[in-house]
Amino acid sequence: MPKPSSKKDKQKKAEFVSATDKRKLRRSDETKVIEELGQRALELASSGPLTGVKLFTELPISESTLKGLERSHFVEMTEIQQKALPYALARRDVLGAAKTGSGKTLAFLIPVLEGLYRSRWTRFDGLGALVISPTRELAMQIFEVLCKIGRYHKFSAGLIIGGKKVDEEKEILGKMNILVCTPGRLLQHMDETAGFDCNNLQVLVLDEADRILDMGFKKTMNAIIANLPRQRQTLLFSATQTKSVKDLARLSLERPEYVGVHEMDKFSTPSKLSQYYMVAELPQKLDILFSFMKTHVKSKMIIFLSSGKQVRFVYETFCKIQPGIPLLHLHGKQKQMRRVEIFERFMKMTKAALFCTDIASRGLDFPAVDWVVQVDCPEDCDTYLHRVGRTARYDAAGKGLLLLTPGEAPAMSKLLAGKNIPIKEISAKSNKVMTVAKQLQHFCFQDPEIKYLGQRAFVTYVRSVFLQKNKSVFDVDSLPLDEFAESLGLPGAPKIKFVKKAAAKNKSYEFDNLLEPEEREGLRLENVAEIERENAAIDDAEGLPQAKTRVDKMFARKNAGVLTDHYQRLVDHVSDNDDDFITLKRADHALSDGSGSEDDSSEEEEEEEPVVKVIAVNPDTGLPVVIPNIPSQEMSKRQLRKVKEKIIKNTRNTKVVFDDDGNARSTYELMDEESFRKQGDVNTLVDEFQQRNRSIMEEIDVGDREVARQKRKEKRVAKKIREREEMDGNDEGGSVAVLKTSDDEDEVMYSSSDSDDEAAQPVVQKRASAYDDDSESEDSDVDRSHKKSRRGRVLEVDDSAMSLEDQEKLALRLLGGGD
Ligand SMILES: Nc1ncnc2c1ncn2[C@@H]1O[C@H](COP(=O)(O)OP(=O)(O)OP(=O)(O)O)[C@@H](O)[C@H]1O
Repeated sequence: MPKPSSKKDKQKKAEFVSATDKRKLRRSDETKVIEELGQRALELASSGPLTGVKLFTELPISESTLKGLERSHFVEMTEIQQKALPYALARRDVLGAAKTGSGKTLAFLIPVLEGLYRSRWTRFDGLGALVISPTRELAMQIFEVLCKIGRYHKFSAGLIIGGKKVDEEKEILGKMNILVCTPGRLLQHMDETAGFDCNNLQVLVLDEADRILDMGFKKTMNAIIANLPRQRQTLLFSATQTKSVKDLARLSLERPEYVGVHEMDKFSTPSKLSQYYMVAELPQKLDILFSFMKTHVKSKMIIFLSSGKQVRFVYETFCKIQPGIPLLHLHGKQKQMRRVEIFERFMKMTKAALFCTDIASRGLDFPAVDWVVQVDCPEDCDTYLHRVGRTARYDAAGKGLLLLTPGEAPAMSKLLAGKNIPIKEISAKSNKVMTVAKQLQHFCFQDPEIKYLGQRAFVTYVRSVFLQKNKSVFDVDSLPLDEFAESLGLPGAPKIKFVKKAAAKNKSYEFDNLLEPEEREGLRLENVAEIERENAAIDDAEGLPQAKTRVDKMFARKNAGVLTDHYQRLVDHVSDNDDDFITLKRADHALSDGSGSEDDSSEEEEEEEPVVKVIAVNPDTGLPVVIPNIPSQEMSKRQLRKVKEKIIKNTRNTKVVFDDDGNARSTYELMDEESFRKQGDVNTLVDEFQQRNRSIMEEIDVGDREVARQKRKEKRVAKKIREREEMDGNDEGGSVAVLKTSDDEDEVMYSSSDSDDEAAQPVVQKRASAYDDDSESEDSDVDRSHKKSRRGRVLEVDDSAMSLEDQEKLALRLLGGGD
């Protein structure tokens, strides 16, 4: 029987009931509030864009969001917020465009929070909103704002960007309601993380939408979108919004609302932004930059250059010259931790100069930037707008300076004027311009790393100009290359014949305009690949001494070793992951070692050379040992004999039999069927036998692969030694063998007496010291010979490729018997 409840129990029960009622009541209140908010948002959206409403409190948003906004001191709405929020809060798809620094971030973050709030999203509902940004820094910044204004909500939010441990992210991913991410890492998780489910997604936001939807992210974005439910709200924001129907169709937007707030404005840049451009010859740009910095030491400025290598070169050298202002640099090749550190440091600084690539051009909200200096011309007006938009944000003032070469100025200024960008021409006072070329020359001489960096900066700049689409602005042929190289402190302009070659190739693409943008991009990428190969060729040529004067000789001598080291690095790290433009995906060039022993065939091809297989028997296991593949071409009969002798010497006499295929096997006693069956189940025995043999073969295979790897390594080392010897030889005024390609018409340059018949014969000539005064033409000849070999022509002369002794040593080492 149940015990009669005591007075105390009754009281407790009553309290419990009233608490439940209260909760119910609260819940129904909340339901009412949520419904009301939704209703008001719809009404607001249907009555069109707001004009009179100025404060966030006048919006139909939750108390939690309001409190978050208040705590972050956001009280009045900006224009884009006033106009976009009613639609976004009514869960409509929105395409928002407004000037840089006009507050677009809140225009999409508030609807994200409110959308989930109104759906009563809990942590059990999984991922409700995705915010995608093109760069890690921007994603970090958005995440920070989200945390600030969303602090009174109970949603979980995560930041998923590259450069962090994937496994750690995987663990927390399934628990997140809101994710701020970059496209690459998001897709990686979609592919790899089992518990990552986007099927419930309510809101998708693309910040800097035009960038995220452009060619660079196209494949990734298509794959991401394929993983998202079609039923969702999509918000796209950018200062330069995409209107491409194709792009938008990819996102399957539903009757999107286009909110462009500053389109009717006279100018497309913030009103408090003063913009100037200065025409400067390419070789004077660094002088002007340095002088500008010297005269603005109390400012905070961002300086844009067109490649990471330029950023590094200018940063490294200016740190030495010291313009009198703290210097920082930011580019895509830096480690994530470093990037974050620099980003945060620059945020806090009041006087500093940040050298950067376009990685920092979009969305970043550094406080109180006084100047944005664009040393290299932006690729188009949109890029200009985003870069210059790093200053004059919200209601602050700022200034922009753009340096244009005389070739770029007329067309670029016209383009900017056409986009309603008010920009004035100014000129530098000639008596205030200081020259830095001498100091740079000194640094290049002192430090080969700086020289190397300078060379790479030179090449990447020229290449970036060459790759620009707008040829009315960018004309690579008009660049004063020698003077430019000199202004960087380099002893001479690195060879850039690839430009002409690729340009010639490009001629066949004159039907360019008939192509779809995608196809055109494909062709452009092809050219990039071609140029990358050519760039590898430049490194190759850079490795050769090109001395003309006494100073040049010193340069070359001092830096020779380093360049060779660098070359080795290129060969060793063929997939060095640089900026897209700069990446040397594969160093498939071969720096001629003077012996001509190598053509530029890839390593895979080398493995397919005809081989001599030597079979021996391992005395311990009684099993055949496959001696590593030994290229027959490299072995004389005498060497082969030696190898065989060594094998025989190392092999104890063991009786072997040969199977049907002629392979040696250890002998074994044949068993009769009965005793065989006694050993166990036949099938199991067969399986075990097969398994045993499989693992033996696998073991052998591993050994073979290791030996092949060793062989490749040996080859590289041998080549490097020869190359160094060649260089040393040059240093001492020695001579170097120059090889001739069999089908090279230019070869006449080497040997004027060559007849056609002779041209088919191997010819070895001696080249005088690279430092002789008349060595110039011969240097270029050497370059040519390298180029030819890179084009896949077969070098016929090989008798100095490797001495007999070298080859023997190598073979013995391959067999594990050499020292
Ligand atoms: N309502 C507001 N009241 C006060 N400050 C605001 C408001 N909205 C945004 N801001 C401030 O304005 C600055 C620029 O905002 P935000 O970064 O969102 O601009 P944006 O339009 O996204 O710029 P970009 O086009 O460069 O990405 C930020 O510092 C932000 O804190």
